[in-house]
Amino acid sequence: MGALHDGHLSLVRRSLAENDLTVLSIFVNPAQFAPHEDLATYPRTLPRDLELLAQQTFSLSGADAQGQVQGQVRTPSAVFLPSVHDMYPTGIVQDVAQQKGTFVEVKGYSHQMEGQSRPTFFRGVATVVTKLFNAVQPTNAYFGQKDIQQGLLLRRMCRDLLLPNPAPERLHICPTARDPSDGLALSSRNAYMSEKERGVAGTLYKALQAAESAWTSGKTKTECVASALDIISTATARAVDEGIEMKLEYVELNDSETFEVLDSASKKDTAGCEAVILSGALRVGKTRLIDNIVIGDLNRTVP
Ligand SMILES: Nc1ncnc2c1ncn2[C@@H]1O[C@H](COP(=O)(O)OP(=O)(O)OP(=O)(O)O)[C@@H](O)[C@H]1O
Ligand SMILES: CC(C)(CO)[C@@H](O)C(=O)[O-]
Ligand code: BAL
Repeated sequence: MGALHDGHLSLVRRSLAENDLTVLSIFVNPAQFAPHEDLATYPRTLPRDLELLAQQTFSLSGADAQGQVQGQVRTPSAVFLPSVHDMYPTGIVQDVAQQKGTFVEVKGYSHQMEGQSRPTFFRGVATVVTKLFNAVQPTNAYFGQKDIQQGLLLRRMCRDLLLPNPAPERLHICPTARDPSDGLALSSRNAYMSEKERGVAGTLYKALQAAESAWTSGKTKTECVASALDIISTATARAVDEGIEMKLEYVELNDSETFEVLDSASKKDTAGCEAVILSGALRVGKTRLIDNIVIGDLNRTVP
């Protein structure tokens, strides 16, 4: 959706390294914003985005399997900048009840985790990504782990809709790029934060890391969540003293295949799924931060 940061650029670099042609889209998709969300104020920095993209290069260091010339430099081939009318020829309003036209829903997988906080979000995402995939027909597609449910749900969508491209296993979920100072996941919305708010924004990742180490040391789901909540409540009290509003939406452990919440007594040896998703959403001032840690082998998770 633009306002590019190094998380986005890491996806571009991965694509450049693995493909002859790299196409990316920048489109702030109205359908995935609820009427009360930040569509109007979402950061739009197109000239800078295009400059950053022009700087992304990948040098082939040797002949590859196709015998490509050594020293060849790849850069992004195209940036797709559709208008709202291009993407929604029938028109689009944010109130789902008033919408007309064709929409894609991934039923049974869109109401948990992020979908619980944002009930129409994945409908908007699945719809626009279907259109983007139809327009570009990518062999490989690259998404960020920061939006883990989105990536897994889109893999399932590709499979369910028999999309010719990308094949579900060619929808790659790439590591979350973080600020090295405190591990905050890079996000375009981080720009909303004041300096003071940015100072406490690392709390979410710290809390998830505490829950992760509780889980790997054999604690129950409830104990893991409690260890994250401990960190968040201490940080929240400190933030309030500094005049910063901080409010946890959720921290939870979910099955990576069904997205359902794990039972309270589950432990790493009893969870019954190949990978669990430890995720959370925290509001710092007006900014909604999300993050997650996947524990286990996501590649063994069937879409
Ligand atoms: N920190 C990150 N590391 C890796 N990939 C990321 C990161 N942040 C976003 N992405 C990925 O970049 C793609 C485009 O995401 P999007 O434009 O919504 O960026 P964003 O920074 O996540 O924005 P927002 O603040 O609205 O969540 C998605 O696949 C998303 O998962
Ligand atoms: C997948 C996406 C591009 C759809 O607008 C968006 O949700 C995002 O950038 O994560
Ligand atoms: N990366 C998620 C896009 C959104 O929050 O709308």
